[in-house]
Amino acid sequence: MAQKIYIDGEHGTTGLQILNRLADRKDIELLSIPADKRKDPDTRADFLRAADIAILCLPDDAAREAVALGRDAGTRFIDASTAHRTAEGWVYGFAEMAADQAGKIAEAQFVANPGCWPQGPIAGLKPLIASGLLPADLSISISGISGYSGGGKQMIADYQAMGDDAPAFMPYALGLQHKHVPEIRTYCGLSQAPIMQPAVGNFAQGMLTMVPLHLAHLDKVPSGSELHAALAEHYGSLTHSAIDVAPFDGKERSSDLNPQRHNDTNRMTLHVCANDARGQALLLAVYDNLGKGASGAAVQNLDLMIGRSG
Ligand SMILES: NC(=O)C1=CN([C@@H]2O[C@H](COP(=O)(O)OP(=O)(O)OC[C@H]3O[C@@H](n4cnc5c(N)ncnc54)[C@H](OP(=O)(O)O)[C@@H]3O)[C@@H](O)[C@H]2O)C=CC1
Ligand SMILES: CC(=O)N[C@@H](CCC(=O)OP(=O)(O)O)C(=O)O
Repeated sequence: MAQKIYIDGEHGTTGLQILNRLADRKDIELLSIPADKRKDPDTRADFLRAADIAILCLPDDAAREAVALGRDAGTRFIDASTAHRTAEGWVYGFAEMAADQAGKIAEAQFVANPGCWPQGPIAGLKPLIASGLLPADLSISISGISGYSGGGKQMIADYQAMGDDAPAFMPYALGLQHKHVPEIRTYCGLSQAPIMQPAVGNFAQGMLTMVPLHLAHLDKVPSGSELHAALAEHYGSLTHSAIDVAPFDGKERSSDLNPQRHNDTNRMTLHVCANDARGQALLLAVYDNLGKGASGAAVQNLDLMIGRSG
């Protein structure tokens, strides 16, 4: 029987993207709340309890409320918000981050969809720390650029109103308290909080994350090709992966690193750059903040939870 799927927040940026990705699917039944009732708790409770799986595309407080409304009915959840990413009892919905993660997602009642920013840094760092090439106590700084759709409906409206007057590159989270720090630290297994210094660009969609690495002080300094080989082995060993690792040839072109390169897909490409003589390396990730960064990952998790492969 077709699984009943309810998207709470289907009119928002992430919800609409998920709806579009699921629109032609015959193997699921989409439950859709009337627009004028979308914030009515009683109506939402009915939909949340009728669904086999509810996908939450809401602000954090509304996501917590949705779980409280539906959990005792046995509804399974995929939460795209930040509310449950490091919460007890929730499985982190980043299928490629470890060999056994897809299996955990498939079995879970509660899946926290990862944040858009964390996925690139975690994709680069976690396998390298797990393999012992990088130590867990390494000092990590993360930067990059996101399209303005990362800020949801309000930021989209703000940028569209500014048009060509919008800044091409705008650093933010300058208090160094970005909301994604806890999940990056937790899932990479870092012993100290990374610095997360994001920026938003004057384009709607797409993302590039950068993690520069100082390695010269390590007892055993990994070369760029060793870092690359470990990532290629990890992602090459997975049965299903939306992540590929670019060749380690120092020939990255601007088209490869265009943040918009993977827009409207669920793909991510990792790049390793290095200066071995200085013991320095750089991990780059290119993906769509609304694709692999949000709705693509949510659909990937949904497919794992309903047993639909690849
Ligand atoms: N945009 C992105 O790149 C990413 C976003 N996310 C996360 O996904 C979630 C949604 O973000 P995004 O789609 O960008 O945000 P939007 O602001 O675009 O959409 C949020 C939606 O939630 C609805 N909503 C708000 N409060 C309630 C409520 N109490 N009950 C029911 N519906 C409600 C809003 O309705 P209304 O329109 O009427 O206000 C709106 O449609 C956030 O938690 C965000 O952190 C995750 C990864 C990336
Ligand atoms: C450009 C921009 O503002 N991006 C948002 C991240 C997008 C988002 O909503 O975060 P999640 O992926 O965790 O849900 C921010 O940095 O707060």
